[in-house]
Amino acid sequence: MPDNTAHETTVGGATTVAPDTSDHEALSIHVGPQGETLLEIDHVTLRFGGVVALNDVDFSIKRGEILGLIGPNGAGKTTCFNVMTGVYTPTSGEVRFNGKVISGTKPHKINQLGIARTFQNIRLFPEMSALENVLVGCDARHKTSVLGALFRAYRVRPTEEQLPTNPLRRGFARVFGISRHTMEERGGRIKAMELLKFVGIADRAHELSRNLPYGYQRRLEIARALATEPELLCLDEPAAGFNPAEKEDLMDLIRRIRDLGHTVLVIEHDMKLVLGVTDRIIVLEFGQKIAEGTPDEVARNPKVIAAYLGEPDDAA
Ligand SMILES: Nc1ncnc2c1ncn2[C@@H]1O[C@H](COP(=O)(O)OP(=O)(O)OP(=O)(O)O)[C@@H](O)[C@H]1O
Repeated sequence: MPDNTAHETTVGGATTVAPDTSDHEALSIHVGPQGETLLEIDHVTLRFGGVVALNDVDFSIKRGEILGLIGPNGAGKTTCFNVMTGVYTPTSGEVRFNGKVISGTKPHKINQLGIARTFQNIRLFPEMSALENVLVGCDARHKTSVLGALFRAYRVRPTEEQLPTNPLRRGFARVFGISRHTMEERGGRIKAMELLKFVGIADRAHELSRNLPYGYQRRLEIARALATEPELLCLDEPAAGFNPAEKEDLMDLIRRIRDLGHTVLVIEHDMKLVLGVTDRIIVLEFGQKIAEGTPDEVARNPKVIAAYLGEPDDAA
């Protein structure tokens, strides 16, 4: 289970005890009205030469929901993620996010607009600590430019709590303020630590990510994606390789992510997890949408049953 106990950690060079904020209020994001359309996949087709990976796929995601995207191997689920996150441009059709066309936009721009993802195969920075991996995500939200960071040009007035403890520095900061870059860095470290606590891996914040157990690495990927404060978080097979207890924890984590204000899209093969955690499910087969509905509706849909189990002999 996530570890919400207080941890001794190093923040900004000084050893402090991170507060036990189990409600994680500070991580909540502020978004528009729940239930409004957030993302639209509008009649998207994507061809790779002769292969039609997506064939006129059409669905939308509403703000605040947990949507499942399922289908047999090769159905087009990951390709769908890749179209939404700017890796591929659709052959026809378009993707809209918050009403704005994003198909054809570069992945980092789409991330800035508010979509983040994790990958089927974990992609962390192996030689960085867990905390540093999350800091990379936090940096994506910083406003200071490289020149601004180098020359510490833009200064902000700190609150009493933000003032340094050293009396000399304290006096200086009172008069001249603190550079925005420094403030962003400090804020980033606090937020990164909070995110590690939120996903339950803060006890190994300072270990190299390559040395972390598999389950920790998976959750670290989620923390790093959350650090970019995405309105939409896309999880590609987050439960791959998990045991039943870890899957239960993951379901709990996905619900808590939604409770922070994020909308969640999850690709997952584990039907128990998908049926247990999602509000709605889209089913793809051979690049086409074959069903859409609540978990109950989808589980009873004959087309879905056939896609997963194969047509019974007497149905022909
Ligand atoms: N870059 C590519 N070039 C050519 N074909 C591709 C490419 N990417 C995906 N495909 C093909 O598109 C189809 C859909 O693949 P995709 O990976 O999206 O399926 P999936 O539903 O995510 O499958 P899985 O559950 O096995 O991950 C497959 O036939 C795949 O071989």
